Amino acid sequence: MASSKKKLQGLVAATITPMTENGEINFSVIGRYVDYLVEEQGVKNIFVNGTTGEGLSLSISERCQVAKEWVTKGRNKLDQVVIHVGALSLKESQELAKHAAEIGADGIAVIAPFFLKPWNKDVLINFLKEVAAAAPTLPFYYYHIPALTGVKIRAEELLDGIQDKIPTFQGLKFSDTDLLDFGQCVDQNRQQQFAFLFGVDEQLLSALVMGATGAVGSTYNYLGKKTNQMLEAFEQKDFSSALNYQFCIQRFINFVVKLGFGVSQTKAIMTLVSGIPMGPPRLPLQKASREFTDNAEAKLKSLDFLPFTGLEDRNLEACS
Ligand SMILES: CC(=O)N[C@@H]([C@@H](O)[C@H](O)[C@H](O)CO)[C@@H](O)CC(=O)C(=O)O
Repeated sequence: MASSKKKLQGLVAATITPMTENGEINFSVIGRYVDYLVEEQGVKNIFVNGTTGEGLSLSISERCQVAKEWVTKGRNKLDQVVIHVGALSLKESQELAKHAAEIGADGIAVIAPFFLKPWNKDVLINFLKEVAAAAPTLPFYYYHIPALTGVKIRAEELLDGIQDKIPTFQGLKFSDTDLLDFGQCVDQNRQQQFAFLFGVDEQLLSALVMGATGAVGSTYNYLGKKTNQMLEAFEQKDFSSALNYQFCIQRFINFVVKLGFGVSQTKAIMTLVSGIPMGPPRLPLQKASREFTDNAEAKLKSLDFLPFTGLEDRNLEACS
């Protein structure tokens, strides 16, 4: 059985994997990165080797080393470290799950295999069950991200009776905009104490209304503080302030989405905001352009997400 750890809730940063200019993993900045998340962003949970972390572009050995480094540097600083162990090969996924347990991670998450795909719920459950069984002491999360995996099995369907098949099942990371599916996951599992972690940062407030217990996302690396203010306002039932915070976050995300936004751009923004070099992404991704970085920087300043340096930057649309 999974250990009776505290439920995963609040913000979870989907960590970036820092790299050097020649494409190797830059382990040397991970300690600083942990401190930045905790001290500057108020984020104490992380999700390692996921989409943002380019987990599927790393070798198995690299994934193990990255996971170990985060667990080691996060000890006594972070609340929970969840490792994404999804892979196309069941054997590799099991190896990663086992490794996560050995290094003392707090949970594992798995996406649906996306090349030879499970064609129905039972097949997907069978795959997840075999991975979960490789780490029987760790809480298990299903990572639903249909736009990237192409596996469109509804999460609501998957969750029906899941704990009978996967006793360590502890929650769902839902990276999709289908709030009907998300709402039904919450509604139909009220007794289960699952963690319902939403993964579309620009829509988090809607998901909170729908019953999300937390959120995993890329923007919590650098907008964690602002998003925590939204969570607090929501908690206090100050919905007008919560909406202001969400709109403010949306203004930034909307701006970068129009320029073209993904993992490469997340790396560039995090470098700008934190001052910690995240480096380029690994192929097939391309480094964010200079033009993107300049535009993102100006927008961050105008919203007061970055201190402004000159009068020309003076913020006109800052969110309080
Ligand atoms: C497709 C994608 O990368 N989605 C992000 C979001 O945080 C996303 O960057 C954000 O909502 C902005 O669109 C996360 O759901 C991904 C994530 O949690 C991960 O890195 O595993």
